[in-house]
Amino acid sequence: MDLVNHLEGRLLFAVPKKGRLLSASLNLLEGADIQFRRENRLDIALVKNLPIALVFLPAADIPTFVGEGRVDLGITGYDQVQEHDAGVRALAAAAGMSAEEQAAADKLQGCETILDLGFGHCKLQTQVPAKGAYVTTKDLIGKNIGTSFVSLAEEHFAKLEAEQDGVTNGDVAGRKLKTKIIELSGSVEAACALGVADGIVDLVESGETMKAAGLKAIDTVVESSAILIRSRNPSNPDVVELIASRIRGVITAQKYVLCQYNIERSKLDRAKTITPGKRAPTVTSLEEEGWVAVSSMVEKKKIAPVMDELTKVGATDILVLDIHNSRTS
Ligand SMILES: Nc1ncnc2c1ncn2[C@@H]1O[C@H](COP(=O)(O)OP(=O)(O)OP(=O)(O)O)[C@@H](O)[C@H]1O
Ligand SMILES: O=P(O)(O)OC[C@H]1O[C@H](OP(=O)(O)OP(=O)(O)O)[C@H](O)[C@@H]1O
Repeated sequence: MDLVNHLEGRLLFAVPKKGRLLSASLNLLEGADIQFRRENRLDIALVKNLPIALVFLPAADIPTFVGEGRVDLGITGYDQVQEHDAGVRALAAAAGMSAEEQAAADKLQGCETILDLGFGHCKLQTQVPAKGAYVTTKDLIGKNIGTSFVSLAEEHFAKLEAEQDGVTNGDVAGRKLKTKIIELSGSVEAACALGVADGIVDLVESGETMKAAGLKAIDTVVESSAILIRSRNPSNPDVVELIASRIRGVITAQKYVLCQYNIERSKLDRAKTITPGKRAPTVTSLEEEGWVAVSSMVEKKKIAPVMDELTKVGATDILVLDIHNSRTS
């Protein structure tokens, strides 16, 4: 089937085609009951049960497609959106636009963040050889910096150079850089050891890659996680809202558990402070006089100390249940 000619009337939703965000993104789609079959090597898949087509793209390109309104919705990293926006600012500055004109142009295009997806956490950091002489990022001014995030690195060093030169007007986008930013498309961590760069600007999560390459972080440019973004004028805002609400429900379900317990009514007030719930706990009377059953959503990562506290105040029969899906406000 020629999929490109079957897109009419469908909302386009961009999903990372590979890399660190792929598997968690696919899990989210499954949780949101977005059903599709991706043909081998095809980057477009029609959704069977909704008027949507999925478009599989590199995470780095998704802010461009969504920002230009070619695609309505997308999953990508916050770092990629920042890099795209920094690139747009640099182009605008090169074309002679002032910061105010740029801000006005940004309101007409660009993408909006709908929600943080809670995975893909990492930091874009300036890194230097652990045993070298560089201590702060300013020590790298005028040196060679290897990175895949060229626009963010240029902006970061432009700000540092402006600070060093005592420039205070804040409009740094058009400044000529003393620092040389070298674009690398992967394995950026090898650049220092191979003599290509004096420092790098690259992503760090566990720090294993950085450590293995004999590097240390001296500065953070951006903190990132995966986000759901939308274009400013989506083709079908109702479907965008439907998808956002389903994905929000899946994320909430992943983040919370349902905690149920029995407690004497006289001890309820203390227990409620331990499990206040998202809005309020549900309290039901038990058949046994003076006792109530309580049900409350608790953040998964806090459940063990919450159970300890509940036991201390006299709760019994404490049960913790997984939430399969949710719609909460
Ligand atoms: N180590 C990491 N831990 C968590 N999230 C990461 C990590 N590395 C990258 N990311 C996130 O995933 C996004 C995509 O990075 P990834 O390296 O998977 O890209 P890719 O599309 O495979 O591109 P490339 O071919 O350049 O590696 C990043 O922009 C960032 O938001
Ligand atoms: O701090 P860590 O947990 O070690 O993760 C950081 C590494 O992860 C990313 O690369 P990835 O492995 O996705 O491959 P890439 O070099 O092709 O981008 C990033 O570019 C770092 O190299």
